Amino acid sequence: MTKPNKLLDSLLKPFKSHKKGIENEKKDDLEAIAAQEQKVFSFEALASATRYFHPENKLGEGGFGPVYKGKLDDGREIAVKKLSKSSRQGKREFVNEARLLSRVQHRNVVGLIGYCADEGEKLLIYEYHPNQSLDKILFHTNRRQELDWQKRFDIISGVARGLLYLHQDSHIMIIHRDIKASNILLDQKWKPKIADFGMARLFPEDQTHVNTRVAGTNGYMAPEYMMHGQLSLKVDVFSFGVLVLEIISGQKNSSFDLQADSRGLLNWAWKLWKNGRCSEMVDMALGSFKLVDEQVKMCIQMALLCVQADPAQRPTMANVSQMLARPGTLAEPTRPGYPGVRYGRKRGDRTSSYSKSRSDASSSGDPSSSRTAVAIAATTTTTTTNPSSRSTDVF
Ligand SMILES: Nc1ncnc2c1ncn2[C@@H]1O[C@H](COP(=O)(O)OP(=O)(O)OP(=O)(O)O)[C@@H](O)[C@H]1O
Repeated sequence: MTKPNKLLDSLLKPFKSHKKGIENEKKDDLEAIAAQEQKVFSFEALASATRYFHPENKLGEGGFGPVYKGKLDDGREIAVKKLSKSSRQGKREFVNEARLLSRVQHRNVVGLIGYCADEGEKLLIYEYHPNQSLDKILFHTNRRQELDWQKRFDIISGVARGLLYLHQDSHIMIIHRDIKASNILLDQKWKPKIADFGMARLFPEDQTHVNTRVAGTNGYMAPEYMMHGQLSLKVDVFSFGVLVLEIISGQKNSSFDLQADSRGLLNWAWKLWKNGRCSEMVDMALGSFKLVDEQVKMCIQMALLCVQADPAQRPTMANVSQMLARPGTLAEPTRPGYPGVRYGRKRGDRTSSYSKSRSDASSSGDPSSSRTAVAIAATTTTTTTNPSSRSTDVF
């Protein structure tokens, strides 16, 4: 086992020349993380668990580097994320992921088993989820049939619950910032787990939004965030709306080309919904399954509300959870937002019909909540990305 102090030192190395206050806070966090000694693994233990990072054990590769399947001596199956030396996401995100994941626990959030910062290597160890990530099934012609409507609906509901927890129910308020199909893992019972917290942010509770450097994935980023770096909980709500439309249609927003003139999946979905042709949106792979028409329609309408151009018109995740649990009459969505879109708001119309009519404070940062408020240092550099790449960010 690696000594906690050694782990801490090597995790903190990339930060040493940066802002002191933030560093101390990070250090405290990491000390707390490292204090849970059972979470610290030696490189040798992980090498042996993954058959020395055998190519056959490789599950895939993301922005951090390769991910390997492994088995610990106690029989637990694990996924090991190995920070590659040339990682485009970098060490900060690695530590960010370790910090945040070690502070949250929910059945719809991936569990972090431990980490390793040994022999110059940095690795994160997660619970292994045999169905891997949603994108591998949803966008795979030969596999999407495995997802019947009930499974898709359960995945939508599970992700909503996980996000509600991050936004409102955990003791810290977290914006994930990168909700997308490849960051939703599926366990053996197809229960979804939100993963990849490298870009997540703790959110100051007394603010509606902060301005920050943009980091996310094209096709999922809310327009106000992508264009102006305005980060709020509603940024996750927008990405969730995109994800729901993808789950229903089996179409990937970033490469949507069904109709060249339709300005993407969101606009296509909105046009079909407006013209009462929702059924045309549903993934053909669902053809042979029994559909619950009203439920599908409700999910499309809810998703369209989530992707409204004006963040104030989007529901909160608490609203979304209510819609999923007890569907009633939903508001009428207007044309969805996309980068470059302008939205008008009537005088005095600062809040959505949801936050006016229902008791949910999370759209405004829930200042009355007793959870820990943690300030973040925001930077203002803006970058955009190609469909698969992302930019890194600094706390
Ligand atoms: N806990 C896990 N259980 C099973 N498979 C996993 C687990 N974590 C990651 N994977 C698989 O490993 C692959 C790489 O995951 P990773 O999170 O590093 O990247 P990504 O989300 O695909 O891309 P990016 O980092 O650019 O967002 C994914 O395809 C995923 O299916």
